Amino acid sequence: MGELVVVEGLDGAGKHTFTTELVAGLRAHGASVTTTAFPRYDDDVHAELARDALYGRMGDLASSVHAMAVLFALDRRAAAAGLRAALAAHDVVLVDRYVASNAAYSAARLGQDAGGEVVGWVRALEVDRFGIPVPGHQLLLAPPREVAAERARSRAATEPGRARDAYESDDGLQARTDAVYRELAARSWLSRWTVLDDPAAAPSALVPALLHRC
Ligand SMILES: Nc1ncnc2c1ncn2[C@@H]1O[C@H](COP(=O)(O)OP(=O)(O)OP(=O)(O)O)[C@@H](O)[C@H]1O
Ligand SMILES: Cc1cn([C@H]2C[C@H](O)[C@@H](COP(=O)(O)O)O2)c(=O)[nH]c1=O
Repeated sequence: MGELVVVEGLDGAGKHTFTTELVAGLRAHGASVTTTAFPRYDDDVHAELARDALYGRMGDLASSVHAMAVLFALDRRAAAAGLRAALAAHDVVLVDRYVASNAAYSAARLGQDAGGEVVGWVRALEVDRFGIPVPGHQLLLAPPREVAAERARSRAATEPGRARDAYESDDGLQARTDAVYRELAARSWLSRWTVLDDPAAAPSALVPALLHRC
């Protein structure tokens, strides 16, 4: 049985870049690795609707914190059987964003902390009710907020079709989400966590620790 390893962090934290390098590092050490990213915009209708909402194309849907969280959760529910099959076939299943994204962003939107009601609600919905696989290890990619924000801004300016969405352009939300993520990590929410707050941290440095567990 493989280990479900999750990469979490703010918009622009560098999760996609980090995940790609970590996959290469794990494979170079002989591990069998598969990877996926949530939201699965191209594969799941709930994720597609969430994206439309984040870009203001779904009326007042995005104004409901719980409605947005349910869409993201339904995307993971639909992916759960595939994740279980991947865990049976690989040493590591590496996922870019997972259930902690729902917990952190929902709590931040509601002005709650990691001990607040909505974090418990997300866990009850996704883990207890939908039965999604529980992460074995969560990595919080946490460069200084200004670094993540600048990356998201410059990506929006240079990559066609990558304009910042409602969450990415809300600096206050990003700041509160950063705080909730750090608290989730400190509380070992759902799994052990490793916080990576050096923006120059090399993903390959994590390989021995991750493979030790396989
Ligand atoms: N370590 C790094 N140093 C410099 N630039 C980086 C680094 N990591 C990522 N970037 C750049 O920052 C931008 C955002 O990176 P990336 O897409 O990996 O972030 P992300 O966390 O997956 O973002 P999002 O969740 O918003 O999709 C990209 O343009 C990427 O090339
Ligand atoms: C998976 C997931 C995501 N979110 C939030 C986080 C981001 O601001 C947006 C879109 O994600 P992307 O990585 O920028 O494409 O949605 C969330 O609130 N809950 C989730 O489960």
